[in-house]
Amino acid sequence: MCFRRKLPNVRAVKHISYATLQKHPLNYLKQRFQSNFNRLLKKTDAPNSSGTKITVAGCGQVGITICSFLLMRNLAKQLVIYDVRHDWAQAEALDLLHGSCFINNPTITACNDGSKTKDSNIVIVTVGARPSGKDRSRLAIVQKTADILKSVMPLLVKQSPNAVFLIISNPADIMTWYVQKMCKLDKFRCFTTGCHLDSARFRYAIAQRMGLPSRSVEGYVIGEHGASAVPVWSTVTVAGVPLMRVVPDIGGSEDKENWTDLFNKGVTKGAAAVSSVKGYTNWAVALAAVDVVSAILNNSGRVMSLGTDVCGLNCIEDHVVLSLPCVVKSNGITHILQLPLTDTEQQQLLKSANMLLEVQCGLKV
Ligand SMILES: NC(=O)C1=CN([C@@H]2O[C@H](COP(=O)(O)OP(=O)(O)OC[C@H]3O[C@@H](n4cnc5c(N)ncnc54)[C@H](O)[C@@H]3O)[C@@H](O)[C@H]2O)C=CC1
Ligand SMILES: CC(=O)C(=O)O
Repeated sequence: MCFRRKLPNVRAVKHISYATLQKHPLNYLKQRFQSNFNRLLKKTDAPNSSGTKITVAGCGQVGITICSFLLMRNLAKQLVIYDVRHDWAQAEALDLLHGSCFINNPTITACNDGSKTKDSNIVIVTVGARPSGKDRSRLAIVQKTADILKSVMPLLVKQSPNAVFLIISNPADIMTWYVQKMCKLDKFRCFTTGCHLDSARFRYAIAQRMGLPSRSVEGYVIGEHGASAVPVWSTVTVAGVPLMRVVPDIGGSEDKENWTDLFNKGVTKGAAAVSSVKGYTNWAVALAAVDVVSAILNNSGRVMSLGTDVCGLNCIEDHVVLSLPCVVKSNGITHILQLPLTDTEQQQLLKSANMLLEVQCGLKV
């Protein structure tokens, strides 16, 4: 093999004897490469821009799906996975890192003590219990998730006091109220994806009935992310045409096409249709969460149905968290829209608020 003979200037290389080189030509290449590389990489005084740092707390099904979408959409330059199961979080981080060459060279780390989450721009919270049982009620796990958040949130807030906090853990509205209160976080930078997901399911259900893609349908669901969510039929447009012009009594008692049934099956029972088989839902919520992150990072001003404290809006007089259309920019929510609701919609919203208030009052904090 003529490999050794091809080596240039062999004797000029210090630190390596000719004998060693003859034995290990790869050592030569390594030394040579490193010195050339160091010569090429001259450190400059330019500030080192580390890019957006996002912490995902909880690396169960929802958390890890969010991580993968964040990376695929190139939204996080630094991603920290926080979970009480340290080995698991580390293994998930390593699995993602193994695919680094297919994404944009992010830094991905894992921890179980919050240290690595320091100075995150956005913290996405998915730690908690899952709804189970026949009705898969989100409200049934309220105390369990609150107890977990009590041990986790102060630490995360202390590490990243200026972050935007996006709460996913269920029941998401009450957990957001609890975190806002416990950690004294501003309602504009601590909120939940809330009915952004319900609105997506709503658009999908309507689009399916019409034989159109979801993106041809606009419309909001407001109120609780759960059983008392309110479809705002007056906001629904299909290809720009208000659905109410075509079906004037849509969602009402005279609605012969039974759109309320479509809402119940597709939205309020939408999650259960998936989780009664899989045991959980993960894809749609992760897409919704990452859509919110993208709206924040792009300072987009997009309007999304997100959950935050709505005291003083739409006749709600108590501090409850529920979803209304919100304008999203880089610091979080900048405006909350008061929708002109029909009497039925307004009553349904107040019912949703009262129900959440009742559960909030029963929470042992
Ligand atoms: N808001 C929404 O639209 C949706 C909310 N969810 C909720 O998201 C949450 C997560 O769901 P999954 O990922 O399916 O659950 P999961 O059980 O797969 O994951 C939960 C993770 O939290 C971690 N965890 C538990 N206690 C912890 C602690 N003290 N400190 C740090 N980590 C801890 C667990 O180790 C686990 O990795 C649930 O509350 C679920 O109901 C799920 C789907 C939609
Ligand atoms: C579990 C849940 O909250 C959802 O998929 O909507």
